Amino acid sequence: MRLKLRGKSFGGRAVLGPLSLEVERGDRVAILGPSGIGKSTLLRIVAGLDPAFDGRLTGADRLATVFQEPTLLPWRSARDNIMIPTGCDGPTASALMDRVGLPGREAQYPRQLSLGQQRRLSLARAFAARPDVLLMDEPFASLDAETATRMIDLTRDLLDDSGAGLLLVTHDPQEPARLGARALRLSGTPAILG
Ligand SMILES: Nc1ncnc2c1ncn2[C@@H]1O[C@H](COP(=O)(O)OP(=O)(O)OP(=O)(O)O)[C@@H](O)[C@H]1O
Repeated sequence: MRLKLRGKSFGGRAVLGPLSLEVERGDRVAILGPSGIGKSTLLRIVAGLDPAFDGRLTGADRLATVFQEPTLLPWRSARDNIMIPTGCDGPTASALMDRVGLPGREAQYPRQLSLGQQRRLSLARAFAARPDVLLMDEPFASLDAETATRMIDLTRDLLDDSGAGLLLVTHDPQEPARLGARALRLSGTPAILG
């Protein structure tokens, strides 16, 4: 995916300034910056969730997004939460659930899983979509240190195995190195990448 942004405003207030961003399979890029600078806004533009920007987004890549909230379907089993949005088959869903440390939990509902388990289920769902580029918005925030470390290691391993690219937004300056990602920083008003 390739973004050439001239600017992004909300109600006449310029949030993002001119910037270019390119992430292909195998690339890992992390966007750092303080709260409110525009990280999520940038990710939402890349994800195609906010078409109201001045600029151009190109690339026919397959994208998958992991948000801080696991965004699971509450009335569907864990396995259905992987299979329905991605169209993958049952054995693939089960293999990914094993991989993220949820073996044998296929029939359980999201409410029966802890927050850390729900996050791992949403990670399994993202990789079931076989993305060229994985988009992640603060996916390791508000987890205890041990759970966050496990999920970071798991994400790195799944990226290694799949060859997917990564675009991560985070305010944690340690996460890029732990994921082998190049760090870029959003700063200024409107914010640009440095
Ligand atoms: N839908 C919206 N309507 C109006 N303003 C918005 C909207 N979404 C975001 N903003 C504003 O744009 C700015 C950037 O917000 P954004 O959520 O992208 O920041 P962020 O860097 O991701 O912050 P955080 O780290 O706290 O999540 C903020 O000033 C926010 O209030």
